[in-house]
Amino acid sequence: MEVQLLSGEALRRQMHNRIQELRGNIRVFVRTRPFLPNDGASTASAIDVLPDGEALSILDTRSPTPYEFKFDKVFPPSSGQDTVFQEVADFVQSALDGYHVCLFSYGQTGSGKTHTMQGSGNGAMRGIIPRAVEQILQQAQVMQSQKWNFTVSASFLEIYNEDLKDLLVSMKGGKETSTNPPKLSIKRSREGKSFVDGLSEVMIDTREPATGMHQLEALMGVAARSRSVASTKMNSQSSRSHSVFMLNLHGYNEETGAEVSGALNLCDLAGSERLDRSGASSDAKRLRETQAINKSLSCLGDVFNALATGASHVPYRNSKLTYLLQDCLSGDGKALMFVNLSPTTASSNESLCSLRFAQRVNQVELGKPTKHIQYNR
Ligand SMILES: Nc1ncnc2c1ncn2[C@@H]1O[C@H](COP(=O)(O)OP(=O)(O)OP(=O)(O)O)[C@@H](O)[C@H]1O
Repeated sequence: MEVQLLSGEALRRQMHNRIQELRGNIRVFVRTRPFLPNDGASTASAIDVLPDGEALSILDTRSPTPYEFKFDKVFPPSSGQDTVFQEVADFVQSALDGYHVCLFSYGQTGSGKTHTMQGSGNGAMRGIIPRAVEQILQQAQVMQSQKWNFTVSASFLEIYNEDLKDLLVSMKGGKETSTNPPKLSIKRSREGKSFVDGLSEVMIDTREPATGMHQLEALMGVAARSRSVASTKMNSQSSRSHSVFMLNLHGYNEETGAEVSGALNLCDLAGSERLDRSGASSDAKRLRETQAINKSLSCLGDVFNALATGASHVPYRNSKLTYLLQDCLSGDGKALMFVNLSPTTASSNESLCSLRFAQRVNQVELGKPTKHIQYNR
């Protein structure tokens, strides 16, 4: 029965990943947030999600007819955090199966990127990060009965003005201290993988999911305190940096000797709005921040363009963000992009820019992803 169980599990993994490959390894999901009290008096939405849940139309003040876009999935404002997570759960599962997976949220300030990625509280408003960690810990526990032992470690970093900052540096040695973060650099390992030299890795307990989730909560609190936030006209808690939450997973099967190593990167990108709208052009510090954000987002666009056109050179090294995510974007991994939109007509021009960016991403075909599994016996 144990042999049957093991081969059944192997078949499940195979089928699961075949389905993922057929769907394409870069997927684009769009999420429109509901109206918020400070959106102004008008609640007429510029965005209409079409009934099939895969297309939307958007009205822009500069055009008499709406523009239509089609993506892998479009979530209307009524979609809750659980509905969104159900659609990405398969992707998260791939990391346990030994793939390098990356999810990122793209969109203007205040469009719901952090809400989608992190969410808030301990209940229904939790976003993808806590739900993904919970799924991984629960699954790792289930797989113990099939002789799999998993180790899971978390890192959390921020890219601000093209500098990397370790958000968990104060947890080194198990306790939170007020250490000044050293500057970090991205290196390539001998196996050709990107890694951040000197980045803190916090081990997550995989034997008991509840303990692991407490550890996650603690480290998210530490990271939140370290994040540099500044205010803009559009969002007083706006994050002017990209944040990348990284989980590294390593599994060893006592019975078969197989080893898997996967990674899950969850990136909350900085706001994509242009200079004039963020009010940043009058302030030198903010101007520099916005230029750095725009440069790295346009480098991300260049990477997708190069991938979409099958260019022989893909400019991963032009920004820290793309260099860091190279393994997930290079055909070796799987990527999913969330485009977050605000429903207001005042934002429709920014929304249109985000959708055009996403449309280019949707045209990218990554090659067949590589599963990092090794059989030792
Ligand atoms: N789907 C949603 N349902 C309910 N509230 C939402 C939703 N999406 C976003 N919000 C709320 O909208 C506000 C702005 O969202 P959020 O902070 O996630 O934006 P953001 O895109 O991350 O902005 P920034 O670029 O400044 O980080 C928050 O108060 C958030 O709780």
